[in-house]
Amino acid sequence: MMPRPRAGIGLSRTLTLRLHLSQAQNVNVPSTAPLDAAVGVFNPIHPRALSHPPLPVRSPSPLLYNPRMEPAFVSPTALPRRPFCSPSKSTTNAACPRMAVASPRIDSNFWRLSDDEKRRAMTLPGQQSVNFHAHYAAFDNDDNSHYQLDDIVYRAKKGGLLEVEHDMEALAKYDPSQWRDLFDRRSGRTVWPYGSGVWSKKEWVLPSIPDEDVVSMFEGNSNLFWAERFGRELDMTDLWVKQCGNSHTGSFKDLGMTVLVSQVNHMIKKGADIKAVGCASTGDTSAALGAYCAAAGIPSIVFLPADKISTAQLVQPIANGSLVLSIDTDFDGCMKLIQQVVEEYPIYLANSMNSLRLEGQKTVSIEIAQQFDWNVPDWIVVPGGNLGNVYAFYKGFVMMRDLGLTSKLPRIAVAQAENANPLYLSYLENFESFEPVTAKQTYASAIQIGDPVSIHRAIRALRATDGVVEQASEEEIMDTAARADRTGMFNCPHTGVALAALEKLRRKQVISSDDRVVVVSTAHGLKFTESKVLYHEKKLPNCASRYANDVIRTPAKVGSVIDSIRAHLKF
Ligand SMILES: Cc1ncc(COP(=O)(O)O)c(C=O)c1O
Ligand SMILES: N[C@@H](CCOP(=O)(O)O)C(=O)O
Repeated sequence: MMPRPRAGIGLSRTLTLRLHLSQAQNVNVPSTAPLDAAVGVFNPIHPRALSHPPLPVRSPSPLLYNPRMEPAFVSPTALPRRPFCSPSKSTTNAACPRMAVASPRIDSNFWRLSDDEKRRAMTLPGQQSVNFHAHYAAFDNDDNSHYQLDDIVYRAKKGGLLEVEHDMEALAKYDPSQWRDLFDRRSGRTVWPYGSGVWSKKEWVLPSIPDEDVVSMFEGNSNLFWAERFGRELDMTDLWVKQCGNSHTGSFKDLGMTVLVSQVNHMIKKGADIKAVGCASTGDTSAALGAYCAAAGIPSIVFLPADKISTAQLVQPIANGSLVLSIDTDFDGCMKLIQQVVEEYPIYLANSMNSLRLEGQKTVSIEIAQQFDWNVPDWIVVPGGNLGNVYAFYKGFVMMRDLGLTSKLPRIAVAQAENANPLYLSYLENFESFEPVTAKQTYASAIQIGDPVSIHRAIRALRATDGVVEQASEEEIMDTAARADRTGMFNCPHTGVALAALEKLRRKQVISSDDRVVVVSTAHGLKFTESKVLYHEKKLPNCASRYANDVIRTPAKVGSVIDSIRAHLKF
């Protein structure tokens, strides 16, 4: 059943390039910047943003809000040890009084404060007496098992996945405005660890970890690129690209890995028997794992499908001292192997099957809302592979809404490569069935995944947000990435998948011209220069390279140089 329409760079130089360009740029706000300036950098105000008044506050539409589909952490039965306190009702609920004291005011005089005062400004009033707490609970509604975050456990009693469940009653003791102020106050600061985009939301992520156990590289706070020109090409007025690849290891994986490695660091300090942290990877999880473990001094092991990841990705864990295993299988094969290994040996699993990862990744949603002055976009378009990220995003939006910081959920569109499209195939069947596929080779190599671990998480997120799934062919992926590059981006092929899906959804009128849309760019283009170079050299098989821009080799004579310029500019 069909878904309802809802709505010549010389290649010889490539290797040298690859080795130079393996790490992407950080975009931190300068530590000395006053608060207002920090928020200004983080949340650029430009004419387009100003022309958008805040969205009207309305209660969640019954279409969007299906309690059966909510994650366990908002289910009244899922918190057996505490009376559940619905955040939306908490102002009238005597069981969870809001903390009445105003948040400490800080302004552009932040730099004048003593270190103690700065630390105090990073907390909520009376916070010491509130026990923010989280534990693991089963993802499936028919499984009541739950575990401590210090337990080494990846699956619930009945075999389904786990998720981190927060004590919403404790979080709801604070007003939405207090949370918003706190998050705004912290982002971009150097008071450890709160300046990180992830750790600025610490109470919502991993509340109990001591600050000194956190392993952070100032991840998050990534740029929200106003795609004005590309948007115009798609007849869109409000298109944005969240640049999650502008991060320490060049992908969104840093956001989850800081949480996971911090928790491992904490557990090891408390005496846990963990000899190393391991993952299966298509190249980005492994890069993040290698870097965060190296920063913490913890051994790491990465299982990589042989010859299926980019050189830049490969050299990252090598440089960071991981044990790098290149295995003659695909990602799905590596994923099976790592699950067997962590069952038997004291190696801690770092893939997104481990729900700790999603706690960091969900902060992207919070950051997006924050960058729009706490408004939620109409659509989020995200490339999907192992499918943890789409659920993480959903979880972040649900948490903000349930704690009253925002008033709606966005619709979510997952974009897949046609060559690795198991979720798309299931979507065509209204998610009534799911069959893993053998993923074929794709330029979007990091999502060459046929048996996604988080399939049920993704389906829940899509159902609850009236979401859609779209796919893109190899030529569409490369052409769209290159076309968008011409408007100032530098896209990885996975972002190309998302942009190509966006274009198709626009053509089908599923996404409207004036919808506010955020496309999630998941990795930095500099990690994927091989396919980009070949595209511009017009050497990709079955690809016309419509937006190729090859190098023009020119003799060192002014006449030749001028001829080249005239030919190019046509004068
Ligand atoms: C660059 C990039 N984009 C997108 C994805 C898809 O994310 P997820 O596996 O969470 O669906 C991955 C990894 O799978 C990735 O590395
Ligand atoms: N693209 C991923 C695939 C594994 O995803 P994970 O989020 O489950 O770790 C990678 O880079 O390895």
